[in-house]
Amino acid sequence: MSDRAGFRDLLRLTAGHRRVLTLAIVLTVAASGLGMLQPLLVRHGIDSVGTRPLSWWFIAGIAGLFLVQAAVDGLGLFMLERSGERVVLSVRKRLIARLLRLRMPAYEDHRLGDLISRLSVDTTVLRDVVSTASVQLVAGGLTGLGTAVLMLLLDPVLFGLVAATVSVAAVVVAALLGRLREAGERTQRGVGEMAADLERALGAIRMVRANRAEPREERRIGERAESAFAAGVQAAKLTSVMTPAVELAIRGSLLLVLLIGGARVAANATSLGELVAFLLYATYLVVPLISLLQGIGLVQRGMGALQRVHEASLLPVESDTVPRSPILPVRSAPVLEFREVRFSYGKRTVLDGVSFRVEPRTSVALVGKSGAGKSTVFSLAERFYQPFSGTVLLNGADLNGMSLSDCRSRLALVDQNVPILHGTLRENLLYAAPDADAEDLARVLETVNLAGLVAGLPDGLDTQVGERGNMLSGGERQRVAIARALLTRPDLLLLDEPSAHLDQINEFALTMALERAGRECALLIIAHRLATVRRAGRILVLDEGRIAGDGTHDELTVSCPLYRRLVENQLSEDRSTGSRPAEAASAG
Ligand SMILES: Nc1ncnc2c1ncn2[C@@H]1O[C@H](COP(=O)(O)OP(=O)(O)OP(=O)(O)O)[C@@H](O)[C@H]1O
Repeated sequence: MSDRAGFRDLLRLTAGHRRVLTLAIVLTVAASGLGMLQPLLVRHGIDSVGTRPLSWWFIAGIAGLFLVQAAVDGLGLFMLERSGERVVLSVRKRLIARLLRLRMPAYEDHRLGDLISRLSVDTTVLRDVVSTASVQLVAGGLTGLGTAVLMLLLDPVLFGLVAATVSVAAVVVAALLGRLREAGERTQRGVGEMAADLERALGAIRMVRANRAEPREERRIGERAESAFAAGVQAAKLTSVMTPAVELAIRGSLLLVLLIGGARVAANATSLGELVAFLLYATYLVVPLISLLQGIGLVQRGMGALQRVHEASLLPVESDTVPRSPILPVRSAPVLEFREVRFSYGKRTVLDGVSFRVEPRTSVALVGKSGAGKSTVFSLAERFYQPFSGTVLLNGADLNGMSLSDCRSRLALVDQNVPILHGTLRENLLYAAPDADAEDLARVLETVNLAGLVAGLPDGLDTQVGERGNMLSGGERQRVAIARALLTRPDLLLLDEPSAHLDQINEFALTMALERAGRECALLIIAHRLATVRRAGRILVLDEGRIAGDGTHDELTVSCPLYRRLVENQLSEDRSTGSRPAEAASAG
């Protein structure tokens, strides 16, 4: 992105806030203008002191001017800060809406921590650009220009001296700006990578601890912090060359002004008051010029940050062009049907013509080797991905003809990774159906056999479950997730059964929960335990991208060699771990 395009994009950010922003800048500039009046008044005071004494009115006038300047300045700054926050708020809201609706592959291609850092860190830089750089540039520019004009009017010769020295510094600054922008971009990228690595480690903190990997993670994340630090130091080096260059130029010119101006006063070419006023203006010039410089530096950083925010806001989102008109279920149609569905992740074919049906209120188990594509079947039913060819139908209607919201409201998904959110048990249960009443809550808790557990908790449903639900056992988390799913009264519950062996109590509770859930809706279960497979009315065996077997346990044991192998393999594994084979076996 060129500097000009980057600057245009920064300006575009302020659309909708320009009136307030302009007023805020006007107030800040007016405050600087009032400040500039002060040397003129001082000159008047000094020059007139020989003829008559200073009046109280005069002193009160100067004091009043100070107060008004402070008030105007304060108001302007507040409005600027607020505008900066407003701009950032709208950028953040747009980005939040976008990040929650990206297409699934976008989450796989980008690191979550980096996306979060774009939303938090980069937008904060944008706020600084709006609230600080804008006034630094405008007020610095105008005040600098005004001061320069007054200096020129007061004494063109002395002004020429100051202008020549400052121009040398300006050349140094211009030469360093491009590198400052690059360093700014590297800092932002480094912070994003650090956040992504920290998210990776904290998201799997138990695994990190169990593998005693804290020092390794510390080193790895520390390295990211160091590269952000190195880029930050590089930016600091550039700034620390630029700022003193300007300061030096102005202070050097002050010395020259004193020397040459003093000689001109002695030769009666100018008055002492005029020299003092000129000197005051020359010292005042430091502030706007440094402001300008800082503003330019911040804009350079802002362009880097905006680039990152832009990249995130251009990521593809799920398109939901179909109107939200509910499609009436076709009576007697299967609740879910796959017709010759083909799907691949990139070049890798996972489903190669899969066809099956799940009839209403039936329980179907989906089994297959690891990597056979069982979870992919769920992802296509939920429309996380689009099939390459073939059709997925829900209640007899093509998924592509339904709105995403309509389609997902009829399904409930309980993933193997059971996402339980930080918050209370109640918040987790009501997540999909916020309006569900106490009776509904009691019903689903009873269904998943959690009513006893909740009754025993000191805070009942208002108990905090911890980050990712870590205050609950694995089996309890699974049942909370099933309860949450049932609260929406779905037509079909998609459940990825936990492959880890549950203890007997939890296993029994889960089996009961599934049996009761089966009375409310159809179930399609990726089954990992033989007990679940046997209880399902029908079993689908997925292999090599196709349905290799479809029938009951007894039928498949006879007709499907792969099913027999799957069952036998799992049974032998269970014997080696010493658990009860008939109940705890997994076919997945
Ligand atoms: N997002 C993805 N991008 C690329 N490949 C993927 C992705 N998700 C899954 N795969 C691959 O697709 C194949 C099917 O994966 P899937 O998760 O559907 O299998 P599964 O039968 O559910 O496996 P398991 O029983 O081990 O959970 C696997 O080989 C997997 O490596």
